[in-house]
Amino acid sequence: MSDIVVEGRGLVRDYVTGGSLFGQKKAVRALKGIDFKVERGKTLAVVGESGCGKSTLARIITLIDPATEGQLLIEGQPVDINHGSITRKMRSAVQIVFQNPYGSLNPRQKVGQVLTEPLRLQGGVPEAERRRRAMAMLERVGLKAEHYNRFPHMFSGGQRQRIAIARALMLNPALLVLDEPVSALDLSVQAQVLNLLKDLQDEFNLTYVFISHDLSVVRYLADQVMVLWKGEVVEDASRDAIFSAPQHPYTQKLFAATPVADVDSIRTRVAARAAERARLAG
Ligand SMILES: Nc1ncnc2c1ncn2[C@@H]1O[C@H](COP(=O)(O)OP(=O)(O)OP(=O)(O)O)[C@@H](O)[C@H]1O
Repeated sequence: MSDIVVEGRGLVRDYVTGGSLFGQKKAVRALKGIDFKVERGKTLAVVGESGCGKSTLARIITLIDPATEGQLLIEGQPVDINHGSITRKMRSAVQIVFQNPYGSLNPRQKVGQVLTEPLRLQGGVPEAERRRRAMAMLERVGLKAEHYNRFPHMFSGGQRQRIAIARALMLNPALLVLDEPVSALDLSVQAQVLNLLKDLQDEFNLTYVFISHDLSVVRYLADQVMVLWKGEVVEDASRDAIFSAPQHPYTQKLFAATPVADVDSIRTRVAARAAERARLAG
């Protein structure tokens, strides 16, 4: 039996704008009935041009915003954000990593506080244990336990994104929504963070919804690719099928317009990094 971690059934999202003293109210339908499913341990990439609805979908999946219509299921449980049916367990099951590692970390909080905060808010974990888990997580994402007492500004972009990933993992989520997680980073750093995401996925059997406009990164990470166009799914297929033979004219156009030469360079960097790790491990 397949084990579906997140499922959308007919998700619609309207934004109502205007409506000031003389302004007319206007509704924008950002999502027009989206269906998708992601199995445990797999990665669904969501691609499409700016404005197609990717961030709107990310906000619905991470329980930040409600869908106007349709149903979201997390680990088989229907979620209704408007009617308070969201349990603490559901909230901790889904975490998000944003594009901008500079903006997503509070500059006034030390890394230790950033990481222990979710556990503190959840309750039930003594302070010493929170600290121990945060230090272990820092090491797991390639940082050091002594970084616990430093502030975010003391880290590079790649290191900050590692901190954001560590924070997202503190509550043992089943699902991570990765909203352009490497697009603000230098190419060589991108490869390292992508490697980390792959390793963590294998280790914790994580499910990813990966929002990206970068097809070379999508090709490296995704199992399944969903193409959005003006709030609709125009294609949803396995990574290999979509890259070898995109079916929908929009997908063909999108893929043709995007240089995928970078795929090989990312692969080369990733392979070099894996060889380096193996060498260091003896
Ligand atoms: N808060 C909002 N109020 C009104 N309209 C919005 C709001 N957020 C998004 N929209 C509109 O909904 C549509 C989808 O936007 P969304 O941000 O989800 O797209 P996107 O694919 O993530 O784009 P980008 O890649 O530029 O972030 C767009 O037409 C956008 O203008």
